[in-house]
Amino acid sequence: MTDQASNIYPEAAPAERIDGKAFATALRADVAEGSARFRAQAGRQPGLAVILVGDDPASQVYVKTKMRQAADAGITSFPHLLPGNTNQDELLQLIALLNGDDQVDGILVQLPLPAQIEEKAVIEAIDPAKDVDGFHPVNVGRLSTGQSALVPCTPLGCLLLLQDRLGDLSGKKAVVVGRSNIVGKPMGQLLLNAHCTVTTVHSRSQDLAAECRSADILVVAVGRAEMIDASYIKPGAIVLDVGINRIALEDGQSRLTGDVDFDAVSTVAGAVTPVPGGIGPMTVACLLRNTLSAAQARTAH
Ligand SMILES: Nc1nc2c(c(=O)[nH]1)N[C@@H](CN(C=O)c1ccc(C(=O)N[C@@H](CCC(=O)O)C(=O)O)cc1)CN2
Repeated sequence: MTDQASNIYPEAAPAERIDGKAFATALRADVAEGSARFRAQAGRQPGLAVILVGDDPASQVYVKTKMRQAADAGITSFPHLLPGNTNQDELLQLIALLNGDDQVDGILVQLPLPAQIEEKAVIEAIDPAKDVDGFHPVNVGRLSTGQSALVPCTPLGCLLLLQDRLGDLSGKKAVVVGRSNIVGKPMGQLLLNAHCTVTTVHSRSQDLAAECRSADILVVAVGRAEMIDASYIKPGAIVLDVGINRIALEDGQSRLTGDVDFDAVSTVAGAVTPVPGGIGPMTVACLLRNTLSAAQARTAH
């Protein structure tokens, strides 16, 4: 961050910190109520199969959190913790079994997968009705044609936070920074479906800062620590930071930070999500929400 960037609107009030953690806690409580109603009707809890291949430390933490919060929300987890040398056929066989298991409403395969397994083949093997990550091409297609779909959890969490603050998003200018299949593309689609005017920018876009400065809503998912400073922000904009970057400190410790320079951006924006405590907790809460939705949809048929 440059001095110029941090002082471009010196008189502005600091931005509100959007508490994604608190919102996620409330959302999980809603899911727990829905799960209790589902259990009363279906005679069983919603079920979530959780597959982790290998021992990536961050993935282990995320999977543990998902299973703990699932239990708290009245969702039964079926863990499948597989060794790092699992091959693709073994994983596909497991998914075929889970597709046919009536106790399983949702199948989550934690990403990234080890190099010997092709992510696309795995995602496409999941029954779209159990695809609680919303990554299967059937769900991607349904989202992009405005049909009901299981929607990727991180962008869904962003949308819920935006609708909570703004209500109707119609006509808002939204800029999404990043074009990944997991966040950037579905985020753009969700905002378009909510009647925003949407621009997606990425590493080859020209004058990224100027594009971002046109945004009432800025969603950043680029994976570059604190790349977005105050010079990218329209005064009063709502900024959602999807990045999770671990930065090594001189004392050998590390700290988590987002793709947004929170302090600098807070001098210009109207509201900003922090990292940690912003979008990350919403991702897990939305996974549970999707699992309940999948369970309800499967029993309705
Ligand atoms: N199958 C999937 N794999 C991955 C997804 C996904 O949505 N589906 N997203 C990410 C990882 N992820 C969930 O899986 C995830 C990332 C971060 C958080 C979170 O709550 N982060 C905390 C900070 C955690 C920390 O201290 O390290 C926060 O932001 O407050 C939750 C879930 C990739 N893989």
